[in-house]
Amino acid sequence: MLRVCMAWDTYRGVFLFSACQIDWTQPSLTTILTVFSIPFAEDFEPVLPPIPDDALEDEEDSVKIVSLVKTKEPLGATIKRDTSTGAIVVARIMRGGAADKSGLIHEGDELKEVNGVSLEHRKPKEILPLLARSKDEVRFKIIPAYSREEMSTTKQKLFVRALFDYDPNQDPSIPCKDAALAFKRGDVLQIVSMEDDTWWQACHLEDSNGGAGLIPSKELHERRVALQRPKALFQPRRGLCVSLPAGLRRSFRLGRKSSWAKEAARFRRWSAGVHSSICPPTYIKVIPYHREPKDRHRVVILVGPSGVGVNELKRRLLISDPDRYGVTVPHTTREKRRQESEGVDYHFVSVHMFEELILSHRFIEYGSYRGHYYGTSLDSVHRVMAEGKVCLLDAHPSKIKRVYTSEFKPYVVFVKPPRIEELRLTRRRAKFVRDEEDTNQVRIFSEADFEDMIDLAENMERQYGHLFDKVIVNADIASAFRELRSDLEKIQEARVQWVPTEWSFFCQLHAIWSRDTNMIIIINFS
Ligand SMILES: Nc1ncnc2c1ncn2[C@@H]1O[C@H](COP(=O)(O)OP(=O)(O)OP(=O)(O)O)[C@@H](O)[C@H]1O
Repeated sequence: MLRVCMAWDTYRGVFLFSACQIDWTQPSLTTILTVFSIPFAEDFEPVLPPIPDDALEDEEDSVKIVSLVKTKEPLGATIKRDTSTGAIVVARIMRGGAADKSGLIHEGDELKEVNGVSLEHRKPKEILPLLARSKDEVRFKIIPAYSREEMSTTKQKLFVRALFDYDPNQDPSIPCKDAALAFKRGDVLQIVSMEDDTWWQACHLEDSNGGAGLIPSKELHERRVALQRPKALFQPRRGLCVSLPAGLRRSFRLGRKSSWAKEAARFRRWSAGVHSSICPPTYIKVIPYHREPKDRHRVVILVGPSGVGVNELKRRLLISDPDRYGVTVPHTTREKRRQESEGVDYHFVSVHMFEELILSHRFIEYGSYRGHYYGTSLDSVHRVMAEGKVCLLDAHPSKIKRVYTSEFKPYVVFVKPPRIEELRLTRRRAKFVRDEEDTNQVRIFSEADFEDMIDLAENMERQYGHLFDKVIVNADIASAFRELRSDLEKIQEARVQWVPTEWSFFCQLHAIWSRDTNMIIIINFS
């Protein structure tokens, strides 16, 4: 059988025809290839001019002549001088720009001539006037670096959520400010090129058809963060080391403030600074989640250093819309007090039952205080969700992993203290009512509390920042609350939300061994 294949040779600007003889009778296919080329005569944009006679002589067969029609659109390429060879090479092709759309110029290509002018011994800045002088078209003589196949393998759709703010105007090492892309923490970006280890190319989600811009690669940002590693990590902390597990939140009741809770919070400060791994937040891979009206609300987890205002914000949310928001009822092994009700203030259970729940991994977090257990169970979260409410949880970030699943799809809000001057100002003049039990009780902060709060917030953000969907700075409480409420309303109403790639399997298969039937039952739920 004779087959004829046609392929476009970008290096020469010609079509290649190959005749292929296949012998089907052999167990292994043998092919005989004959290749011949025909110059392609029809008009295309960009125009491919005839190959000059001398071109192939001096540069062997690797030279390429590319002619681009000049428009108002910038070329979308940057050049640099290769320090070892002195050659002028294409440093970067901006995705979506004229050079990229032409498909004829690639990163690493060596530029030999522009409009017939040799670039030998020229500096990059001397080349710009040559480009500016050309009228209708710019003609490049190029020695290509990559084959087409190599380039196409890297073109995949990848979305990330940025976990830091980036302003190119504040970045002295950006190769070209005009070609950079500014972004804010929380923005979803489409990464269009990761070919360069230092500078990736990306575009904003709403602008994915436009041109791309340069952003620092994950590696570059991590290196930068490592270089400014804060002193706080190496400083011994004040604080009490009590026998409570890391992650135990100060109280399992809304707004409760007791001495055991304060000790637990202090312990968290210590543990968070010592035990957790360092992983500076850069980008997190995300996928779109199309929320259906029947879907349960995402759990909202508020995290922050002790005293920052997590409970105050939670309390305000509950009061503002009790039909929309709900909180979990914790378990405890202590005696019920006169004014307390079962299932409202706590689930009062025996030590035996509590330990059963621990063994069956039913707690998000638990701990003991003055000989009594306290804990927040997964079932209590399910109960709030089943009521059709947004479940508000507060937990230490180290405990988020337990609910960081497609089942709960948590939206994590980090409540951050403002600068210390503002912290002093706002906290000292505040007079907040806690709850019925603590009527008119105002928490008095010392200077050391403020410093601890800021240190702990920095550590939390550094270690767990990759889990945070939103950061709210709690300076003025009214503004912080307004921002939080409007953000939560937005995410609960949005049809498309961006969630971590690790939740991509919304349908999970759970295998349970049934003792009665001696069978494995597969349950599929989303
Ligand atoms: N922005 C603010 N301005 C002034 N006071 C505030 C502000 N935010 C919170 N507070 C007050 O600070 C105190 C601590 O707040 P809250 O109890 O909410 O902190 P928390 O983060 O829950 O800490 P903990 O876990 O230790 O209870 C409360 O008296 C609260 O009213």
